[in-house]
Amino acid sequence: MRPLLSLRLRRAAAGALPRCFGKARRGGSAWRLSIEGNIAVGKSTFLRLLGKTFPEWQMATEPVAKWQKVQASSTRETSSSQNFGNLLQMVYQEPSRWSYTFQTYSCMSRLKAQLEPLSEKLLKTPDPVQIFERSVYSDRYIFAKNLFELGHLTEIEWTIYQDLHTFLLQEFGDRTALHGFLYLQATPEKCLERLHRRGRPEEKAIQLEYLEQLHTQHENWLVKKTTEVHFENLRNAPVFVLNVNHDFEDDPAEQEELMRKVKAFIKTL
Ligand SMILES: Nc1ncnc2c1ncn2[C@@H]1O[C@H](COP(=O)(O)OP(=O)(O)OP(=O)(O)O)[C@@H](O)[C@H]1O
Ligand SMILES: Nc1nc(=O)c2ncn([C@H]3C[C@H](O)[C@@H](CO)O3)c2[nH]1
Repeated sequence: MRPLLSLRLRRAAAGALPRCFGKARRGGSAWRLSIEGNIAVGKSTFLRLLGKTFPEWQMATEPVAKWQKVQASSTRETSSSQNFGNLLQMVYQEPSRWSYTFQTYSCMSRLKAQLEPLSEKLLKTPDPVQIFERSVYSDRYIFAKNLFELGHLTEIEWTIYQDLHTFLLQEFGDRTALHGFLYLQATPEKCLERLHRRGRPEEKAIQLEYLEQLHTQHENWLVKKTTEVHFENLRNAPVFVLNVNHDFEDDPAEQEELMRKVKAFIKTL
């Protein structure tokens, strides 16, 4: 994959200064960011708030429903009505059996989302921004890595997954590149509290320990930068950390402040 720097330089060559947010539309591209964070930290909630505040932006939610009801992709000849099962439930119930299957499927669904073309509406906006809920990068550097370290992915599965991941991302080049990350950070205890409040049936057995492990993976990748990453653009991508321990759902002033911070971050890209 070409480094993000070259994307910036190409923008600059096309007349848009890299730090100038207002000129991102040149070349038909948008600023592309991913929201990262632990399970139930509030990514979907945050994404909805961004959607309300910036209705012109394009949002891509995590395709959880697809994982809960796996179907064959429809072709002209077949319709995709057959349900092959709830892969999210399967991976939580029998992680050693289903982790490899889950990670290849989640990675593919995230890749598809990151390759979606810009909508007509977004193309008409002066400051186009695309936000993804998690990314092909968290698939590998948070979840798959953690499952390998827990022993749920074998050496051979982890090797094949990484090989496939690197190959796909190199093949698609800049099309999967992101300009930055919004890291929603909260304590694992707060995430567990929100997870219980949400009550997704598949997550019933999740223990604090699992959220602590995922928290450490996020910190190592996005804050301490000790996780070994394999893409130049990723190494250089800016990370904006937002502390969301505070319950902002009923606090308009806090919401406004968070939205202002996101907009300001994008202006620095
Ligand atoms: N800042 C917040 N204050 C209070 N409650 C919140 C906050 N953010 C999210 N919640 C609540 O926490 C629960 C989980 O939030 P949400 O579904 O947005 O998490 P998520 O990060 O998208 O989860 P997942 O990792 O499973 O995709 C929901 O019930 C939501 O209403
Ligand atoms: N094993 C595994 N690998 C992933 O890449 C991954 N991405 C998300 N999830 C789980 C977290 C929430 O329960 C639920 C919704 O985020 O799906 C994952 N689980």
